[in-house]
Amino acid sequence: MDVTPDRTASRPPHRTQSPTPVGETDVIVIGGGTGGYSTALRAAALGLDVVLFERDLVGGTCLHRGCIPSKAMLHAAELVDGVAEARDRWGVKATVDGIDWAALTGTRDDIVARNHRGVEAHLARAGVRVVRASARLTGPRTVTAEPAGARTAMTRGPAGAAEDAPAYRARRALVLATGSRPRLLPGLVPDGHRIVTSDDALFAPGLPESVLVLGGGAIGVEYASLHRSMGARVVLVEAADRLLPLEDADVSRHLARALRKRGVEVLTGALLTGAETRDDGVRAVVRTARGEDLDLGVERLLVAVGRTPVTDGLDLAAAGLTTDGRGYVPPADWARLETAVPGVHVVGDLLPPPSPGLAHASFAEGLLVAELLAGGSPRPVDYAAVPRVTYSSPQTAAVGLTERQARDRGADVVVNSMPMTAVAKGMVHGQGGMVKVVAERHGPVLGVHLVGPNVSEMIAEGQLIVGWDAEAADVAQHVHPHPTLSEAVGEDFLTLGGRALHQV
Ligand SMILES: Cc1cc2nc3c(=O)[nH]c(=O)nc-3n(C[C@H](O)[C@H](O)[C@H](O)COP(=O)(O)OP(=O)(O)OC[C@H]3O[C@@H](n4cnc5c(N)ncnc54)[C@H](O)[C@@H]3O)c2cc1C
Ligand SMILES: NC(=O)c1ccc[n+]([C@@H]2O[C@H](COP(=O)([O-])OP(=O)(O)OC[C@H]3O[C@@H](n4cnc5c(N)ncnc54)[C@H](O)[C@@H]3O)[C@@H](O)[C@H]2O)c1
Repeated sequence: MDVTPDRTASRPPHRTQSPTPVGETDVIVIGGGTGGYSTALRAAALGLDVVLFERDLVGGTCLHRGCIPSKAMLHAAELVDGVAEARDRWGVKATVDGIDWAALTGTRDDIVARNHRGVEAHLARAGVRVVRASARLTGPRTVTAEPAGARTAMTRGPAGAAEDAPAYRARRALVLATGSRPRLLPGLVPDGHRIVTSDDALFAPGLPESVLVLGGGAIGVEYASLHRSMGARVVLVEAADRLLPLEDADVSRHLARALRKRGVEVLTGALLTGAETRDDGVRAVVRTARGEDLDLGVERLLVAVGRTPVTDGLDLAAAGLTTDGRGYVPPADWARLETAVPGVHVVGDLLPPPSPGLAHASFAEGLLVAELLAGGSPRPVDYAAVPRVTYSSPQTAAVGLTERQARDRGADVVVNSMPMTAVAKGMVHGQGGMVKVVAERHGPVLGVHLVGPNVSEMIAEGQLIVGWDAEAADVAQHVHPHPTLSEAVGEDFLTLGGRALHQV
């Protein structure tokens, strides 16, 4: 095997063992999604030699099937909605003549491809050795490339040459970052055409004229919103009694109202009791919260009922590891994201809650683990201050505790909410929305909850407020620019700080 030379002089030479050649490295990372590649990049930047196994494409779910393609298309959806607003509110004589699907998906795919090339180039520049194969554990620090069915190659970035199937031993640590895949329900088998998941919903040749979206979490809400903007009839079915059941109840209420106003049929507390695929679509039966059975004919059924961790083919047992009852690999030490097997760390969607299954959390986890492995003392990830955003129309964005969670913890809670339209810029946008702040009386702000246009960009302020344990009166000292939507946040804090301006 032609092994790429090591970068550090102190590194022992590669050894060859019969029958499998074994290379030595400081850190092995399995999985090149946002969790894995961020670990690899930071560890390499800190001088560690890193081997990264990826069996598909670096960038993982977020770049190729998740955050980026979906947000690209949601941006296009916003433009479509903007045409309607221009016509209906502003007298602009505009209409949507149609969607050039090839152009739309071409722009999306170009954004994904450019990002992908960027990640490849970063890894190459950092000197991370990428093994393009499925990894299987052979011990707590040893990994082999699975030859069967895998396109096995080892490169230093996009221009690297193919190599033999390698095996590696990590001197310092093994990092598991194998991510997640869509959770499936018994009897609802995706065929990529009539019954789909987020893996294929946006990659079919066009969007359907009607869709039943099963699951009102982030994916369900975003995809329902997207399909509706593009003109589809959308039925959104959520088993819990509200959309985004993990968010503040006021966020769910505002969101459901706004989606209904846009023509989405929102059914909460509802269950899919039957689904039959036909030539022209899917015949679905939904039992509503009132116990009625709705017989629905739709072109497509999109299953968005959560995600499940990926560990297949890894052979965790070989490293002395097991999954929890839900398939996650839990850390024994959350501050170090280290399992009960010393030197084996986990990042990203493979972690159970409170890790939230979000790309930006996986970046933070990757940085943390890399810095620990390089001998640093990074602060643990503050999961309570990780923002959560839904890029639907309207958007939702939140950080910290919901009102219910704050009260359940026995805090002496004060709450103030105000509509986004209480400020002039909110009226300009004309999309409604709200700001809600949950704080401890005479104590820190516990949660900030936003619904409305652009709130994905506005939550950064809330994350500093919650992350830094700021008090409402302190925040109220800070002047917000006028006229902006962020003024609604400023005004909410003015009220909570006892200095209400327009909210009297
Ligand atoms: C539709 C959708 C939209 C989303 N939107 C957002 C969003 O807007 N914002 C946000 O923060 N999050 C979003 N997410 C969540 C985000 O995508 C995930 O939290 C993130 O991708 C998790 O990263 P990861 O590195 O843990 O796993 P993944 O990205 O899943 O990467 C794991 C990688 O490991 C590889 N792998 C697995 N097993 C092996 C093996 N044995 N050997 C070698 N390689 C292996 C896989 O091929 C994969 O590339 C979205 C998810 C979806 C599905
Ligand atoms: N904007 C973002 O940050 C973003 C966008 C998309 C996905 N993600 C992440 O991806 C992951 C997966 O998202 P998701 O929306 O699939 O999962 P989720 O767990 O957030 O939501 C799934 C929803 O489906 C509902 N559900 C479960 N079983 C059901 C059934 N049989 N019938 C009807 N409803 C049912 C649940 O009550 C829940 O509300 C999450 O971690 C999410 O945070 C994030």
